[in-house]
Amino acid sequence: MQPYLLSLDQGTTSTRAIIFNLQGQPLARAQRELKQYFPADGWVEHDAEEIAEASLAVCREALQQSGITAQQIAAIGITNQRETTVIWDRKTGKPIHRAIVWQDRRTADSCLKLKNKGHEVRVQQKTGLLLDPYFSASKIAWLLDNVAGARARAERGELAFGTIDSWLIWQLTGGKKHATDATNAARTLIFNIHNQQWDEELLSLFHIPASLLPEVLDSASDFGQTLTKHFGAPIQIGGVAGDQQAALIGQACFKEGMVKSTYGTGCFMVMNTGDEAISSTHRLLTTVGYRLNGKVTYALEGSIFVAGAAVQWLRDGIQLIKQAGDTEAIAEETMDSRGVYLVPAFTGLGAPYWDPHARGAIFGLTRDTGIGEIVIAGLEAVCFQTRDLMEAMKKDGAGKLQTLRVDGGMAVNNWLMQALSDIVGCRVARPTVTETTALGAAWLAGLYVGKFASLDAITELWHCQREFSPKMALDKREQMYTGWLDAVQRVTYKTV
Ligand SMILES: Nc1ncnc2c1ncn2[C@@H]1O[C@H](COP(=O)(O)OP(=O)(O)O)[C@@H](O)[C@H]1O
Ligand SMILES: O=P(O)(O)OC[C@H](O)CO
Repeated sequence: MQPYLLSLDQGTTSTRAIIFNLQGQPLARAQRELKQYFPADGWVEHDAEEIAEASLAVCREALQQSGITAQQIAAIGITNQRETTVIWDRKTGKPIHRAIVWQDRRTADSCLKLKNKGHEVRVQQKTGLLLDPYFSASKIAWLLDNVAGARARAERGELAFGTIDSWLIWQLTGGKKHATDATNAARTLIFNIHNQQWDEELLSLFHIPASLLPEVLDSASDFGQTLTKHFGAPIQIGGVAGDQQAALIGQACFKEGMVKSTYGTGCFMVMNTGDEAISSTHRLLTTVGYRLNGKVTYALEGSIFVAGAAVQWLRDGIQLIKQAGDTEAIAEETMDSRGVYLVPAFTGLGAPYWDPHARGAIFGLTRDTGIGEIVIAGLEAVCFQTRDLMEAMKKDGAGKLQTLRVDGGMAVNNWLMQALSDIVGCRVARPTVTETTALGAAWLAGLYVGKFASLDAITELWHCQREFSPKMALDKREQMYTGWLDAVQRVTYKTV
């Protein structure tokens, strides 16, 4: 009897393992913070070996804590921060450099050059993405060009590339499997999301040798078995998905038009668009929601780089609050931002503006502005940015959004969830399990080993913990949003 699923969630700031039962209830959880390296302005790196060690450690800890043995785990699901790029030596398994993180902007100029040469349309047609340093391709090229000898070693087939999922699969299986899933491949900028193949034209555009690439599998598939030495017995790796797609699955958004939004460090809003890869004309991303039994379900995604990170800045940067959770009581007491707007463009603006040069600002300060108004402005920025994404989705042909399923660290904040419902103008539903990313990976693993007959069986297991409905008067909502658009206009270096 194997009644449990182990989920490994390797995120930008931490690595966690959660053991779920087959009803989707979390039974044990272990977590480790991840060291962030900022070697130059706009550069962000992680130590891939630290990631591998922490991943093993949290899995072991969760097993120990719960008293559950490896033999009782039906399968492991892996979900990960996406786009982050690792290149390692196939013989030694050692990375040739620290991992370049998705937030890293070092390749902004090389992307701009390609854009100026008119390549973006073709890249977007094939990948659903934009020519932005966010994605893996320009990071791979940077590593090959800047690590001594790397390009020659890559040409000789000695190196392997992977996003964090591939890196972990390689480590867990002792190098037996070099694979990724279609959701992660879809974020590299060298994967054609229509024919589901690595794309030769794009590989040559970015000067990337095909020998580096992992095999692309369905999201519920045979990703190999963990080595016995890791957990005392081998465990099947059966599910893999990028974290935002895993959250889509964990939120059971299996029908066309269903939308989830995850509020962690950044915010990622993802809509299931079914069989159709909707090509956005409003600078959203078209991506793979999941691929099961060879069938692709597409999604439309809006990525915002700063959501909870703005709260971290209020806490650590300007020290207005002691803990992230304090924002709820402060906002309840203050009630209104009184015309103050905080645009958290600390690393530029993501969707739908895509302006790497924009920088943050606070507007509307008066003599009676206090900490409360600035805290509210920080929380409301998350709501306004969600509205930006929703407006873009609407323009791209999505119907009126009825319900937004929310998760992530910020979703526990009741004041924020009500403000979100008010500003976006739709219902906001928070599930009983807000660790939906980890849950989604567990569902995929369970699907692969036959613990669930279909996605319908998983849908039955999603439960709403609390729903928020819009209460704000329409004219106030629109007036506030107009103020936000004006504030964004003022920080935007170059609007598209
Ligand atoms: N009660 C809260 N109110 C507002 N923001 C919060 C609250 N609790 C946590 N956060 C923010 O949520 C983020 C953590 O969420 P999490 O989902 O763990 O992020 P990630 O997976 O990106 O590391 C942090 O940026 C933190 O500032
Ligand atoms: O690790 P998170 O939760 O901040 O998510 C990172 C995203 O996958 C980046 O695209």
